[in-house]
Amino acid sequence: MDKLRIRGGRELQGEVAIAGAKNAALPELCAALLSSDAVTLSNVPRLQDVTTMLKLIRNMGVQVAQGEDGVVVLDASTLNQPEAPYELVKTMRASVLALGPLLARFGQARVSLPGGCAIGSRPVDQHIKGLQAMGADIVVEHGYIIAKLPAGQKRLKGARITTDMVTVTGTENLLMAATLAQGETILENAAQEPEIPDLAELLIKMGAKIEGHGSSRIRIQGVDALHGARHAVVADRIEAGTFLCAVAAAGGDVFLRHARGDHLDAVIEKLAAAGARISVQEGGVRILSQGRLKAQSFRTTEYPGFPTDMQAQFMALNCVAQGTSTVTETIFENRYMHVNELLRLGAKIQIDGRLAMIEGVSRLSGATVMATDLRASAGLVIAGLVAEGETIVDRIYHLDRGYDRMEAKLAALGADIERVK
Ligand SMILES: CC(=O)N[C@H]1[C@@H](OP(=O)(O)OP(=O)(O)OC[C@H]2O[C@@H](n3ccc(=O)[nH]c3=O)[C@H](O)[C@@H]2O)O[C@H](CO)[C@@H](O)[C@@H]1O
Ligand SMILES: C=C(OP(=O)(O)O)C(=O)O
Repeated sequence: MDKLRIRGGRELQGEVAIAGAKNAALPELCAALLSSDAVTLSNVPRLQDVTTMLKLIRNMGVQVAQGEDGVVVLDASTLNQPEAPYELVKTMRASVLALGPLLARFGQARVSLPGGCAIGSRPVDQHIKGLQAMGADIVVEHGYIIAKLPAGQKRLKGARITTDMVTVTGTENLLMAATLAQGETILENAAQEPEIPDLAELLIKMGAKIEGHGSSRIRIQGVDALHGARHAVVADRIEAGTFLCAVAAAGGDVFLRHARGDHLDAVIEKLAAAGARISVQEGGVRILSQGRLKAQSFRTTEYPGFPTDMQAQFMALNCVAQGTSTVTETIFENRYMHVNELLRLGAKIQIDGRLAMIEGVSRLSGATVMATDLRASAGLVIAGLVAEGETIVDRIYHLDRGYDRMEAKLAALGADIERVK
């Protein structure tokens, strides 16, 4: 099993290219299921989750051509098996994004329930409730969501849907389903994460009629069919935020090419308050960080608030910053799995339910730590970059799920980091 070996204490200097967003690429690959014409995506990141999603889509009978350059062409005219089996879904929750498109185009779908994961129970009841409001008959049997249209009904029906909470993949599933429904769908309490307008832009290029994407109310007029399109996946704001936190903690001067500063306001505001100098420029974001920064308290909330996917990385920074801080995780009930590992490196953190209290220390000391989920792994890598001596981050298959060669990018910036078997 691969591990990362990091020898801490080096500043980061230079330029890093930010890849396409995992959380935009995954729904956009599923959007290709809505059409019998070819959909071409560029800037698709090289990640394990993308590989898993392509395996899932190929398994449905879709023809997929993947280039070395991040271009993926999907031809779903040959799709003959509208289902997502457990073996493929269990390693990636985003597989549930196949449900809406399959049901909308074929009138039936069989998708395994994703199950819980390290960060929380993560039910998909809102996806199911929304599709039921659009007229689908859905039962959950033997671990599968089995959805179909009532006899004689050819299409989903537009509906007004208000989800009980803001859900990112829930909004995406319902948005994709609504593009082919009969009549108008209004999604109230919709998620506003930048990946949603990016998905909507692809769907519009495919012929969908959508308004209000990027706001909490999305209005969709269903059309009879969608056609092929080309689309470039938006830059990954979480990968960019991770590199910003790494530079803030380790010190240095780095330009993040392609990073979208306008998608990172909440994180940039906190980093600036901590003492990092950040400038949002044409084509990217530059960060300059010198000396020990000041710890910052924050609370994770839906976009445009502070992203839960940046919580572990910013917590790692707070561990070595000056002063005490509090972190409140409001999105997932169990997203502090990195805390025990950070303690092994000498961090001072106390957890009380959803609240973490962090007392900044002047030094961490390297040790072997275990990654438990994707962003927890990224937080541990950042801690390793500043810890004295050697840190081994074990189980980095979690990291590979969502980062495009993170260790190679950090090494190119001057970090002493390598992948070992
Ligand atoms: C592939 C992808 O884009 N993943 C992102 C997506 O996950 P994901 O879309 O799974 O997260 P949601 O926005 O749906 O979850 C938000 C909260 O709502 C709850 N909930 C959600 C749906 C539902 O039917 N019932 C329910 O109770 C969840 O358990 C969680 O507590 O948004 C999260 C929140 O920004 C990010 O951390 C993930 O990186
Ligand atoms: C939690 C995440 O991803 P997923 O929803 O795919 O598990 C993440 O990207 O941090």
